[in-house]
Amino acid sequence: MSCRRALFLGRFQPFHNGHLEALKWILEREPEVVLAIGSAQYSHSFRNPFTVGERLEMIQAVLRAENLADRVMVSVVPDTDNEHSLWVRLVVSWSPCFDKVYTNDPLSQLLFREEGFQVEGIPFHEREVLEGTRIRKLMAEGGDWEKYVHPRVAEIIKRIRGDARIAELYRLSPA
Ligand SMILES: Nc1ncnc2c1ncn2[C@@H]1O[C@H](COP(=O)(O)OP(=O)(O)OP(=O)(O)O)[C@@H](O)[C@H]1O
Ligand SMILES: NC(=O)c1ccc[n+]([C@@H]2O[C@H](COP(=O)(O)O)[C@@H](O)[C@H]2O)c1
Repeated sequence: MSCRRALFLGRFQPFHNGHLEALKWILEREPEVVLAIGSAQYSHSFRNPFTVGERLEMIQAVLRAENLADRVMVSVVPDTDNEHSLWVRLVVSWSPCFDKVYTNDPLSQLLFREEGFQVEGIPFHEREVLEGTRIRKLMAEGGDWEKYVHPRVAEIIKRIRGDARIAELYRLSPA
């Protein structure tokens, strides 16, 4: 039976304006969305600087500010690394019911299709600037990153000194 809900998957390190545009685009097509925060167990690296709790806080703040909270549920899913056959089952059991998946990650697309899910890509919005890696680099270098995230996200990052954390992590290991 269909639950008429779509999964939007990502690491959201941090949740930026490209993710918000993607979410709004999906909500034009689907009645409800499960936003799944992946790689939940990772933090404090340049690629994954924020904890899952910090990412959850950023996303909830944006959902409330944009009046999207009544149509979006958030779930949290750890990576199983190379145990790919377990991962889709983990996403399913740790998330509210969904029957369609939106992601541009080719491996996630493959894994969900193999399990029988309908999978769709998401059109990129201003990808030349709205890319997590680029925004984290701007933070590491003291550049102007704030305009690429929602004001509520910027507030949280500044409160937790996330930009200073990323600068330090980049200095330790820029990969
Ligand atoms: N500017 C954007 N417009 C539309 N979709 C986007 C944009 N940026 C990311 N996405 C999509 O959102 C999902 C989650 O992305 P993810 O958390 O990996 O962010 P990212 O910007 O690609 O970050 P990173 O550079 O850290 O990998 C992916 O399917 C990704 O393709
Ligand atoms: N076996 C696994 O752990 C596995 C496989 C494919 C994707 N994933 C996760 O799915 C998410 C995909 O989101 P991104 O678009 O941010 O890459 C990431 O968190 C990625 O680690 C995990």
